[in-house]
Amino acid sequence: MYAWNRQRPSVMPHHRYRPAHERVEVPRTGERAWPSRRITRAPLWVPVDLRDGNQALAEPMDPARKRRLFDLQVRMGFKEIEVGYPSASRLDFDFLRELAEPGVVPGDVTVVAFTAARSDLIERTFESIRGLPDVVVHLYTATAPTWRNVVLGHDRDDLRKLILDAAGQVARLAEGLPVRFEFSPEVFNLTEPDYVLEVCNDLTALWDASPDRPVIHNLPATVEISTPNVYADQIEYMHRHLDRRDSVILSVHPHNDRGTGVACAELAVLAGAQRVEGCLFGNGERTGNVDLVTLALNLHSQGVDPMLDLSDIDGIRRVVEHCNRLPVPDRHPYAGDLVYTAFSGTHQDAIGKGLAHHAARAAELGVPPERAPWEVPYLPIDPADVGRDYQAVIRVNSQSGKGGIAYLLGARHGLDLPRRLQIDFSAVVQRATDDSGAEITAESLWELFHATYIAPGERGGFASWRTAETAPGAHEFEGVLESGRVLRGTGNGPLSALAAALAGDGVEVDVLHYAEHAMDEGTGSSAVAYVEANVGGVTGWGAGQDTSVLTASVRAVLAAVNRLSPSGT
Ligand SMILES: CC(=O)SCCNC(=O)CCNC(=O)[C@H](O)C(C)(C)COP(=O)(O)OP(=O)(O)OC[C@H]1O[C@@H](n2cnc3c(N)ncnc32)[C@H](O)[C@@H]1OP(=O)(O)O
Ligand SMILES: CC(C)C(=O)C(=O)O
Repeated sequence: MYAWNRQRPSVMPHHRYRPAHERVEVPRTGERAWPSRRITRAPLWVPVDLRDGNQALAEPMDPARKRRLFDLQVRMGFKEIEVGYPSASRLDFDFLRELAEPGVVPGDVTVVAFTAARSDLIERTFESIRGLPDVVVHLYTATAPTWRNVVLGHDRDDLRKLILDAAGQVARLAEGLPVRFEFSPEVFNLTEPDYVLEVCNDLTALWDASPDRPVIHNLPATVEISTPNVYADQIEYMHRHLDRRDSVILSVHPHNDRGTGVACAELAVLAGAQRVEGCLFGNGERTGNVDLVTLALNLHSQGVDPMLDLSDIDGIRRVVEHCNRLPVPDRHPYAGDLVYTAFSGTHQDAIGKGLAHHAARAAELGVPPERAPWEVPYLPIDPADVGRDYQAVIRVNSQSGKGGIAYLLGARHGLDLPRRLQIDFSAVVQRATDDSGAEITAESLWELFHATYIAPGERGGFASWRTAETAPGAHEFEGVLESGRVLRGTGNGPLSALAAALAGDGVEVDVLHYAEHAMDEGTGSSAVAYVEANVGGVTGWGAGQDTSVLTASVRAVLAAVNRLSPSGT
């Protein structure tokens, strides 16, 4: 019997932890709806980089960086933006005052100001939002048992009262102001569902939510503790049981402690969430808030309008990296430097064929390539959609094959190598990359190709040569060797005449395959010719380049002879 599982018990103390389902039991009422749903429209995205993201930075943003990130988020199309915790720091307070200046916040953008459920902090929050035309005041308190017992020192009833008192104060201060309300039961995902539901429903009533002035209940996975399906069950439970459902915007706020923040957000949307809070590229406490860029581009890749402009992903990334002083990793979905790049041979081959197929399909449909349906293997979206070009799509190292090498020589140097030459050159490249262990650039590939097939060694050759068509189908070749000796031959074409001349000098050449093409478009363009020849019993390739096709062809034959015959011409 095959011993398929040879793993040994770990020495690590996993028994210290309890599974999430033992800590929070989600009451089940009826069949789950979320597993069979599909996301067909974007939720309302709310970036919290200027608050949750900012509080997680070693060096919080200065006013200039905050403003730069806010302006970027407006340009990207966000319509609700959490801008800070104004009662916590002067900087955030002043930032809200700056935003209250006329014309700074566009008319269709709402700012969100965050506060803990503490009287002095709430007062200060309302001072900070004076004059803003449209604000959400976002009140939070942790509700999970460990936080109630260990951090806040309140039982369920005390804490409920504390929250309702704070919410009442918020309502009083908001009277007559253009303010809507948001409540976050921090650590919702570790809170008893019946308790959090009761608190949320109390607030819906206290704030007198209506379809015209809905409240936001934002249900955070403050610390991600379970597989995403558990979070989805928790959200669906709330979605089904919240009072005045048409007057509540159900929002989620996943973190990424288990690396599944994106999955949690997506399943939560299937389960009834209408609004998602997160950060650009997933900055935020510990492992980060859910990444809004990934979420939006996941929708884009499914044919759903993400309702955000991500067409210049590198420009967005530069601003975010500047503001956070944190790099976006090379493998970050959609935005990392390497995410549209293939090094491996079979992937490159498939991408090269896919891109050629895509170009042909676009031409067939009569649409520009950037409008044609996208089905290129290994590339979930067209890099051009996010402002990337194809230059970095294929890069060559020791893992690469002929497809990638041919693609790079084609895309960057205008060469269209015959298939057998691709195979031949691939072995040359493999030796070079195995020896160096490094990537080889398109420029170095061209140099290697040139040195191998176009100018292989310094073995002498013709000082001058000419061909003539002496009669229809009768060609003559005459070449003067560097030694001064003259070789002559005749044949039914210039290359067979050249072969006859070389045979007269004791070099037997049989041209097995010949191909040529222009290297770029327009007059004065260069031609390249490829010749596979058998020279004295050895078969191989040579190539020639010139503005004249005939000269390129003769050079290709001579290059093959130089490579394959011990004495050359
Ligand atoms: C999940 C989240 O991201 S929540 C947001 C967290 N963000 C931040 O903390 C960033 C900004 N915070 C701050 O600048 C400060 O914490 C302040 C100004 C808000 C408060 O500062 P301090 O008064 O010095 O309190 P401290 O920072 O030690 O916070 C702990 C206190 O807040 C209380 N607290 C925590 N959450 C809440 C809440 N939602 N409502 C009321 N009180 C709360 C704790 O019980 C504790 O009170 P205690 O000192 O009486 O035991
Ligand atoms: C308080 C909420 C919104 C939060 O930041 C969290 O739980 O992570």
